[in-house]
Amino acid sequence: MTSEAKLSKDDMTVCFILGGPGSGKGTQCAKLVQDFGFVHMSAGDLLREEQQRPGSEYGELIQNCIKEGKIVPSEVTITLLEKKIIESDSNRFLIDGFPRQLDQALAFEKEVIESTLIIYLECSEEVMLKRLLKRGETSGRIDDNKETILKRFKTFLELSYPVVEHFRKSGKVHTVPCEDSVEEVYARVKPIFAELFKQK
Ligand SMILES: Nc1ncnc2c1ncn2[C@@H]1O[C@H](COP(=O)(O)OP(=O)(O)O)[C@@H](O)[C@H]1O
Ligand SMILES: O=c1ccn([C@@H]2O[C@H](COP(=O)(O)OP(=O)(O)O)[C@@H](O)[C@H]2O)c(=O)[nH]1
Ligand SMILES: [Mg+2]
Repeated sequence: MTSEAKLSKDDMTVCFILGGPGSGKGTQCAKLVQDFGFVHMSAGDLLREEQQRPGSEYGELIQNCIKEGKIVPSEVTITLLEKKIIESDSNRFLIDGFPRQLDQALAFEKEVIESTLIIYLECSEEVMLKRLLKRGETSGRIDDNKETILKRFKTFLELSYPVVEHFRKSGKVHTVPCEDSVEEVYARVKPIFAELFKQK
């Protein structure tokens, strides 16, 4: 079978870091960057950047989706991620908070590149809510308020969690409980990467 993906898993490694809002995706990615030299791409950060870019045709659409805890149409996010990957000199990428919906997962793997490893950070809504409300005290994010957080939880359960379920069959998913301290969670995440990738 020939693959239509533009990039090959043989030349490049893409890991998806998944988990509900506030599960600690960004925090764990920052630690992996230090130890393993991955390039970290937060889909949410890329969308916020695009939303603020003067002249962006998607600014309003992105802002509305983020405010309502909805998922931005796949083409927008996939285009931003693909551009970053192609522009980068690196061949190791952590994609944080994407794919958030099954069609995005299928499209990205078919058209851009297949993922090598998937981390799912498992966390209760109670803990995520606490973390996000605390983050909201300083983040300035329009979605770190209780009303939007509850909408994000609903979106995660209905649309994003099925992505994790889908990939489970492939054997690529490592589920990591993440309600303990940052260091304790990283002590679970690091060995998964150490087995597959050389440290810096
Ligand atoms: N293991 C942890 N214990 C306590 N707080 C955490 C932990 N991991 C992350 N945080 C904090 O919780 C908030 C959400 O973490 P973040 O990495 O931004 O999550 P995500 O990217 O999944 O939304 C941040 O304020 C972060 O500092
Ligand atoms: O692939 C993505 C990633 C993010 N988002 C939007 O951006 C918001 C914030 O995402 P981010 O990953 O930054 O939030 P986190 O999970 O880290 O709290 C989400 O609620 C969505 O509205 C999206 O539409 N598609
Ligand atoms: Mg994040």
